[in-house]
Formats: sequence, structure tokens, C-alpha cells
Amino acid sequence: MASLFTRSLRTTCRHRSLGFLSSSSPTWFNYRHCEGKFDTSNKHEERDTSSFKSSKSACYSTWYLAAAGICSFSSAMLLESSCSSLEEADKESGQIQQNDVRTPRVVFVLGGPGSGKGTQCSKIVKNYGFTHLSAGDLLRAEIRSGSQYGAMIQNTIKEGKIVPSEVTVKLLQKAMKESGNDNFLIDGFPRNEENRAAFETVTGIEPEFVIFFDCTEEEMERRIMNRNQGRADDNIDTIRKRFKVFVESSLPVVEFYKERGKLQKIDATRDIEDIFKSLKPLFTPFVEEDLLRLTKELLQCIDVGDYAVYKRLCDPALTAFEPESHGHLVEGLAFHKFYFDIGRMFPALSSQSQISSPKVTLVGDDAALVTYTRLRQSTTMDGVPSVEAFNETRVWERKPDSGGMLVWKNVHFHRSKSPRHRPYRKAKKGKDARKGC
Ligand SMILES: Nc1ncnc2c1ncn2[C@@H]1O[C@H](COP(=O)(O)OP(=O)(O)O)[C@@H](O)[C@H]1O
Ligand SMILES: Nc1ccn([C@H]2C[C@H](O)[C@@H](COP(=O)(O)OP(=O)(O)O)O2)c(=O)n1
Repeated sequence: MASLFTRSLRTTCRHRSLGFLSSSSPTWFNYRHCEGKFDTSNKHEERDTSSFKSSKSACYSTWYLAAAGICSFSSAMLLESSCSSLEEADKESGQIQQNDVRTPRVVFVLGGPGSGKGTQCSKIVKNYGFTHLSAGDLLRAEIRSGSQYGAMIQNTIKEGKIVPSEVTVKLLQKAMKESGNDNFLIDGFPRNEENRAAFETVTGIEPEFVIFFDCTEEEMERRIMNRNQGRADDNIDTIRKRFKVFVESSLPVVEFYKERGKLQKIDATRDIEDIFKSLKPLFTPFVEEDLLRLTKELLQCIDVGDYAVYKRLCDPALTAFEPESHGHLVEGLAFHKFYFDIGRMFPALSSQSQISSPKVTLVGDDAALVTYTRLRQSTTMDGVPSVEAFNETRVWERKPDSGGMLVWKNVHFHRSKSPRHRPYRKAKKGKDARKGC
């Protein structure tokens, strides 16, 4: 963190070169994510974004956007006004925008009625930060809302049949927009070929994989009869009809994904914890990806001097060993904030970092080590380019945020010293020359 002293963080110079990354860029980012009210008519932003992409630094720019989460799917969706009913959603169909940097992750969860889809989904949500969208719950909520589709949905469900895809896809689309997330567990969908094709056509999204809870009818029937949620369709007549519809309409969808190598079949007759254990490895790669993305975002906010993002990503009790602490363990954020603060005094300097040879090691469910070499390019006060290479280890821990959601926080880091390399400067004799690599 302390090399911020020389690299001086975010610079006016970069603000200018990256156009829309003005001094208010963090606000821009937060605005989209927290309030979702960004004005799409903002010409300044549109113009600057396009020139940014076409610039020489497009590579870095794209990386920056991804790292900062600026172009996430949820942001794109939040750009659109949220609609309060399905009727309003009608007017907006097909408007989920997939931005180019980060596509949403969608996992479909299939299985017969009572196979335990909802039960496992709530465990996945708690552990992996997905938004759970149950097609059945959305349809039941639509009935309760008194919408024009209510009676039709109610009758269809009572008959154990499948509601037309047009309605279900719109409800899903609306819920996705409103979630502010870009990781979705979609439960009880697609239930037939029509559902599958409609979702893909309207959203353009393909699932990462599809979980299929394989359970016997006897066991499913037993579970539903004990479910006690007062559902109109949880009676023996409707249950039998639902089983029939499942075999005829939903199993072909399961087969479709099996042929495409996307199916994860789970023996759902076991007990709840056993089933969850076999689901965990499916989500581990997402956790690793997210940790790497968070680490990049952290380095990026250091480079650009965005303390607000740094504070969001780090635990207030962050500990660190870094060359600047001279072998002492630094505790808390004040030591690091100092460098962000003085960064503002050196607006002519700029820097950017890249991660090389990253390795993510999960330690149980709630802790992880991310190790890598960080290559940091910067310019000195006299405009000379320089490259440093640090070996860094960051310890991340998953902790509840103020709203009780589990989020990853950087709780400790360790950074090595770096030999300084100045590619455009003749090596001096003596001490400096030995430092260069
Ligand atoms: N593995 C399991 N073993 C026993 N009961 C279960 C299991 N999974 C879920 N249940 C119970 O069975 C009922 C149906 O589960 P649910 O998650 O609602 O199924 P689905 O969403 O597939 O219809 C619930 O009452 C739930 O508590
Ligand atoms: N994609 C979907 C999902 C559910 N439905 C309707 C028809 C289903 O029988 C009911 C209940 O579905 P839900 O997934 O909540 O419950 P079960 O898995 O059947 O226990 O909703 C639908 O029409 N289309």
C-alpha cells in the first residue's frame, strides 16, 4: 500500500486521459450500483466511454471497467427504470442489456416438485451470494398482486400445468433487473422447451450449468405432503398431475442440457446437508473468480486513488506487513489512507497494476488466500516510466455486512520489496544500478 507514496495513486492526468473517469468516477460507480438512477441520456458519459474504448489503452480500460465492476450486468440492468408490475414489464420486454465486460451468471435448478430445489437454493444464496429466483414464487406473487394475468396463472397452476413462457420470462426478467445482482439461481425454470427457448431468445443468456435434483416420486410426494405451506397445488390430485407434466415436459429439458454437457445431476434422495456438500464444488470456481476480480478491483482502486472503494473492500481491522512498515505489523486503515490523501497532492503521477501468476487457495468456506506478483507501471515526478514487481499475499475473509449479507473483505496482506526498473533511463553506476532489474 505504501508505495502509493511514490506512485501517487489516481491522477488528474489519468482522469483526463480516461475521460469519464473524472474525479467523480467513484460516485458514478456507486450511483449505478446503489441507486440505479443513472441518467442514460448523459452524453458526456456516452461519448467518453466510446472514445475510451477506442483508445490505445483499450485493453487496460476494459480491465479497469471489469475490475471496478463499472460495466457489470447489474449496472446495465439498473440503467433501465424498474417497473412495478408485469403490465409495465410488458412495455420493456427484451431490454435486459448485457454489457460486454461481465455477463451475468445464471444457474438453472431443475427437479420434480418437492425434490428440494428451494431448500438447497436458500443454502446456495447464503453461501455464494446468488440471487434466488423461483419461477413458482414469482407466479404466486403475481397472482397475489391482482394483476390481469392472476386468474390465468392460478388456474394453470391448479391444473398442474405450465404457465405460458411469455408471462414467466417477463417476471424473471423484471426480478433480475430489480435484484442489483448479476449471479442468479433460477429455480423451477425452464420447465419445458418453450420456457427454455423463450428465455434464451429474450435475454440472450445461457446458463453456466444446470443442476438437476434427481428424486423418486414416492419421496417427492412424501415431502410435499409434509410441506405445509398452504399451497393450493400441494394436494394429492394436483401433485400427480405435476409429476406427469414433469416427466413429459421437464425431463426433455434436462436431457437437452445433458447432451450439451451442462447438466449436474444430484442424488436428491439424501439428507439436506449431504446434498449441499455435493453442490459446493460446483460453486467453488465462481468463488475463485470473484476473489481474483475483487483483488484486481482493489489494486485498481489503489492505482487510481479511490479510497471509498478501498474502504469497501478492506476490513477496518486490516493488518499488513509491507516494506514501508519496516517489519512492523500495521493495523487498521489509517496507515494506508495516508497514502491516498497525499496522492491528491501529486496529480501529475499515474500508475497501473497487473497481476501475474495468481493463485487462489480457499481455506474452508469463509477464508481464502490470493497470491500473485503485482507488476506496477508508474511515472516518477520527472516523468520517467518505472516498473515494480511485488509479491503479494492477500487474505480474504467472508463476513456479514451491515445488512447481514456475507461479503468478502481483505483482512490481511503481505507485500515484498520490489527492485525498481526504469526502462527508458540509462543505468547509473553504483547503488541505483544494482537496484534495477
Ligand atoms: N433432502 C431432503 N430431505 C428431506 N426433506 C427435504 C429435503 N429437501 C427438502 N425437504 C423438504 O421437502 C419439502 C419440499 O422441499 P422444497 O425445497 O420446497 O422442494 P421444491 O422447491 O423442489 O418443490 C420441504 O418441506 C422441505 O423442507
Ligand atoms: N417455469 C415454471 C415454474 C412453475 N410454474 C407453475 C407450475 C408449477 O406446478 C407451479 C409451482 O412450481 P414451483 O416450482 O413453485 O413448485 P414445485 O417445484 O412444483 O413444487 O408453478 C410454471 O408454470 N412455470
